[in-house]
Amino acid sequence: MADPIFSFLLLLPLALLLLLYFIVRPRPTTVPIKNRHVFITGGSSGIGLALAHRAASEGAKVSILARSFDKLEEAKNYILLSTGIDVTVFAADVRDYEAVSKAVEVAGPIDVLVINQGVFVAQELEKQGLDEIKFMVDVNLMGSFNMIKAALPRMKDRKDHGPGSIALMSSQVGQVGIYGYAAYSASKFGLRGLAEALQQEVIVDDIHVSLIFPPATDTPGLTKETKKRPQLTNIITESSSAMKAEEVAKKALDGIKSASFIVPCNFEGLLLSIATVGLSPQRSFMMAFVEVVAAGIIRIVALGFQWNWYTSIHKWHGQNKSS
Ligand SMILES: NC(=O)C1=CN([C@@H]2O[C@H](COP(=O)(O)OP(=O)(O)OC[C@H]3O[C@@H](n4cnc5c(N)ncnc54)[C@H](OP(=O)(O)O)[C@@H]3O)[C@@H](O)[C@H]2O)C=CC1
Ligand SMILES: CCCCCCCCCCCCCCCC(=O)[C@@H](N)CO
Repeated sequence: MADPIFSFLLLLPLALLLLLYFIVRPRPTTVPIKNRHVFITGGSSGIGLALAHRAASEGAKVSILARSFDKLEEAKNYILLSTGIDVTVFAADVRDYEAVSKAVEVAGPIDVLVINQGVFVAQELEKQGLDEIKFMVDVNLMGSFNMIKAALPRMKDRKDHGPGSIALMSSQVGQVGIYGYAAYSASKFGLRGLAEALQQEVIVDDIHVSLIFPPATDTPGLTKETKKRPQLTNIITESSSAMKAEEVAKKALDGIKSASFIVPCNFEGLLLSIATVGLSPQRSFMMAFVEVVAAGIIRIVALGFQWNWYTSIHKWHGQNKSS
């Protein structure tokens, strides 16, 4: 019965699992939330607001930062009414380094920094003005640098305070470029390079970086964006339905607490994350196993998506010859 081929086929995955168990880095860890200071940018609306609400409900001390003081007050009252917990608000623009430095100084040492602010306007690059392109890169990418530069020194100084986290809100279009998102996508892909490099720099400070990749999510920001979108952006993205901000917030917070580097938010997002994993760190040997085993087949699925998208583009241009 000891068929050598059978034993080999059984031993191969076991040997792979064992190998991955020993080599995955950084090592798995957890980031507690309860009684800790969670600072969320863009925390007055949409995903950021849902995150603030959830973190407060889980016993964190929460600070939120955004530009509009009125929206911050509204968010503060909403969280107070529904949880009885008071969050601290900071009115500042992430593009203004002096302003965010001051806010971070007043807020006190941060345990979990969630950089979630973001702006998005979908448009063909040829039609999008440089002002709009710069706006997205400045808020989404440069704003994230400003926040990290302002908060990191004090985060590193927190002695004996346990593991910290820096989480960045990317997007599925920070994993794959999609028609209409040249500028936005570039700003979100930029976060990935930032995150991969930063994780190597702060691992010895017990700070753990998470990159969150939500699909389209029902938020005030999305409602505004969908009013003005290229038709092809709609056609290409219509197959994936929008998640609720609360669902994304739960996935994001779970990802942060488990110190996951890549944090997908739904099943399609999981496939996309495996397809685009590249050289990102992976703490879970089980997920590493899935990545290795699924790589080939998921590439075929990805090529199927591209086939579908390019077919739609050519078909649309065929029907709209004048444009
Ligand atoms: N909704 C979606 O479909 C998806 C969103 N995302 C990302 O998730 C994040 C949140 O998006 P969402 O909840 O939809 O956005 P919303 O537009 O609903 O909220 C954006 C938040 O960011 C704040 N903000 C915007 N610009 C600045 C700035 N310059 N300085 C400080 N705060 C700022 C806003 O407040 P104020 O205007 O007062 O400054 C608000 O609190 C973004 O990074 C977005 O790119 C990713 C994938 C999908
Ligand atoms: C194996 C391969 C699986 C591939 C699945 C690909 C699905 C891609 C759909 C992309 C949808 C874009 C949502 C984010 C938009 C966003 O960030 C908002 N801010 C703007 O709407």
